Amino acid sequence: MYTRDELNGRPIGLLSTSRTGGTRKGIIFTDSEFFKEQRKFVERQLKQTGFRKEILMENVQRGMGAVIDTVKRKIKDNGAITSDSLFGEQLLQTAWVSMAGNEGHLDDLGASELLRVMEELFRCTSLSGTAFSNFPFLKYICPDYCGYNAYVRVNKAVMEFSSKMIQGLRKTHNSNRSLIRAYLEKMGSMGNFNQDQLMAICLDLFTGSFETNYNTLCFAMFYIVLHPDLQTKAQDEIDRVVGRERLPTLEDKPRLPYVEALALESLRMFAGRSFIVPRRAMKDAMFGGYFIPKDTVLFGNSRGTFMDPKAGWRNPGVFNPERFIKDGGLNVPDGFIPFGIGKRRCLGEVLAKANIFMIIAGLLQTFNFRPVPGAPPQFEIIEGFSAAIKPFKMIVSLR
Ligand code: HEM
Repeated sequence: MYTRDELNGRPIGLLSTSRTGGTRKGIIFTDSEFFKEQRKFVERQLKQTGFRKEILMENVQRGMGAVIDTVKRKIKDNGAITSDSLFGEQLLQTAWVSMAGNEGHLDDLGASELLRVMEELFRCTSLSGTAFSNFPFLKYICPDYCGYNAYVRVNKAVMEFSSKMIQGLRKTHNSNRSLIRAYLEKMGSMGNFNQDQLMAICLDLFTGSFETNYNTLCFAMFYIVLHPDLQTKAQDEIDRVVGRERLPTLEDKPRLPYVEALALESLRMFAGRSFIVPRRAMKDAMFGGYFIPKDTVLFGNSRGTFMDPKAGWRNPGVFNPERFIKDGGLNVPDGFIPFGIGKRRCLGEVLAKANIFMIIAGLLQTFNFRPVPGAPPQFEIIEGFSAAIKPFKMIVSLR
């Protein structure tokens, strides 16, 4: 399904239109020629600027350092911290630097304002549809109760925030290249490149990057807390390869296969419980022997892809990084596609993988994590934009 051009569309409906002023804008929820043009531009610019190796490395390295500092600050009282307050601002910060370059740091106030809005956005969204998108008449009868008003308001708030930040960039001269600067230059020369579309792209990149990364990291912490043996194994690898005198870097990644396997297994656990962004048939098509009429909405079966023994996952409910290890090295099965495949593959895969690996490696190098005695974390999923683990408490100490 993922590689078929005729199944490459995105659903048209309130979920995709009401977030951006009544028409579909941005990348995640658009399709056809408009989508192709915008995605191509954004992808190329990110590759040349925010996702360029040295910029990406510095960006995620700084993010990892800030997460470590946050944890150090929080454990000062009695070492018990909750899982839901550790990564948010840093993930937004790294997303923004990817878009705006090194000139684009959010100040503390800006980051916490954006975090509050993003958390609200994800509470009122679901990729499988919301009450108001599945039953659009509800927006007229009970716009508050069905979540419509909140959805419109928070998406607007993220775009207004982006607009404010971009106004700030426009006032200063900077010769550094970035996606935002390249887009501003392009605006005016071509019809589809305009201010509203730029805001929608920022919304998409914040949306695409925040909750997915956040939830994957919370899945990782959950299993790290519950499995001291896996934690020690990853820490031993970090001590052997990196030592304790300096923080890990992205360049260490090839020599830390177990830490990476632990990150991938966390991604599998997260992806297996989440919805993949829905698709729309762009024309009548046959798929798996079924006739799919034009405009049918299609959902990828993520549970089947990541959690089913028939897809090659033995004991899929068990957290086991070893499934990604073969002969001491990393071994990623072809069917492991948490970022999708094909032309709609995740636009932020490079950043996501770097963030997740670096934060896990930095935290394991610096701290020990264990359950609160008598109150281990309970596995409970909260549905939102993607699947989240219910926040839990853990005891954290410096190594
Ligand atoms: C753990 C982290 C992440 C996961 C698991 C993830 C997963 C995905 C998946 C499965 C898709 C849909 C692919 C499809 O329809 O076939 C997607 C799309 C997308 N992602 Fe991510 N993503 C992550 C992080 C990010 C980050 C960091 C960014 C941005 C910096 C991002 C931006 C996007 C965008 C813009 C799309 C839409 C692409 C399109 O429609 O063509 N994602 N992501």
